Amino acid sequence: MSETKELTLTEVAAHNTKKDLYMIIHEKVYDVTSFVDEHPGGEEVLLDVGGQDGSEAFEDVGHSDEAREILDGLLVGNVKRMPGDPAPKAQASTSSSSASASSSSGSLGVGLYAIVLLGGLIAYGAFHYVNSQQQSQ
Ligand code: HEM
Repeated sequence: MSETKELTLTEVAAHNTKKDLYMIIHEKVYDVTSFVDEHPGGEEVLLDVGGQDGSEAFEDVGHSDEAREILDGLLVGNVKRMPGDPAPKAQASTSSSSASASSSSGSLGVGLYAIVLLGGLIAYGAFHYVNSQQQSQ
């Protein structure tokens, strides 16, 4: 393909039948019409996201590299986002999850220190308690 086509969400959404099925995965538009009958996961799941952004559904399954190679062969072009269009699914979820992951790992680190410290203090106290009990006998 020499030139890259650009399709708006509305244009992609028009291709939502089994005989004419487009899908967006990671901001690229794919024509999956020829693949519907061959999909090992069945046609139903593809029709579900037909004309829409299937990035999340595609990644949730954990498709193989082979599946990604098939995608390459079905490429139609890029998504043209218009003002007011919803944000890309996969990118939005990655950025928010990485942000929450980094902040939660920070607080987990502090919590972990507190638990280790508390465990040490309890062990120390128990050791002394057992010692004093033995001495008093
Ligand atoms: C055009 C996009 C897609 C392509 C090229 C594709 C391709 C494939 C391929 C080659 C497999 C076999 C296992 C593997 O190699 O990973 C597979 C399995 C599967 N796919 Fe997709 N897939 C696409 C989209 C989707 C979507 C949107 C869903 C939605 C949930 C989906 C659901 C599944 C499931 C559930 C399986 C597992 C089937 C099984 O092992 O029983 N796929 N797909």
